[in-house]
Amino acid sequence: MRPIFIIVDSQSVVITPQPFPVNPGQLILQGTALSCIRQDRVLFEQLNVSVQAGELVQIAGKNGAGKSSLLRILAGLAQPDDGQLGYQQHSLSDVAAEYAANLCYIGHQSGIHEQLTALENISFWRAASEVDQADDFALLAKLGLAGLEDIPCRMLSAGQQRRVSLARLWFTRRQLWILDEPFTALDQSAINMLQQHFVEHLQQGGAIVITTHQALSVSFPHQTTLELAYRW
Ligand SMILES: Nc1ncnc2c1ncn2[C@@H]1O[C@H](COP(=O)(O)OP(=O)(O)OP(=O)(O)O)[C@@H](O)[C@H]1O
Repeated sequence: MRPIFIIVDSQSVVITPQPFPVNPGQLILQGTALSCIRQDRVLFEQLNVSVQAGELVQIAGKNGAGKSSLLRILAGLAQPDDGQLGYQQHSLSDVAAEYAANLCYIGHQSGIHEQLTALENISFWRAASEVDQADDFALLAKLGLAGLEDIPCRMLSAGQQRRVSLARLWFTRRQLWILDEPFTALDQSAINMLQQHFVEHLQQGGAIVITTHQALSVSFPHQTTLELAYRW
């Protein structure tokens, strides 16, 4: 089992992920014979999923096929009705804390606090991610939010809020990113920038699982598509 480092302060216990890179092609996450039933409908069964270092896995399928449900299971936020999950060759339940410390999950919801400014949201995530201070103004400018750093996020447009939400991907050290519809509300330039950032993360040994209804405009070196059929 990989070691973890525990930092204790007066308020909290934080498990810091061991920095990667790891070996390209190393198996990170594996789902075997997964089933998911919602409202008496079998969304999927006997489903196998694997994610390797350097790989982008796209979960595709029609509305309601079960993509978000699968992502929540892979993120450890929901239990499969059947099947097993493994993280780096261990049962996920045995290494749940380590897995959570190495995972960045961004769901449908932006996850931002709308009463806080973009700068305050980023500051919060930095504290939770145990990363050093950096130039948050520069990051927000890179994300097209220059001049909007100090207003409450509820006053930003949907696409601008999404950009704030995704800012954490520029400073997280977590290896596995699970992203549900990350391109929603983004304009083409932001989509291109995000996809370029995906490439950099994958080149460093990261791994990404995404759902998107949009075609990916970048050709990723190691890309897999898993199509979920809509089942009645
Ligand atoms: N917690 C839940 N309780 C009951 N039903 C649920 C729950 N979560 C999802 N469902 C149902 O499961 C089905 C699949 O939902 P899911 O969000 O996984 O689909 P999706 O493929 O991500 O769809 P979309 O492309 O529209 O985002 C839907 O019919 C939904 O109503």
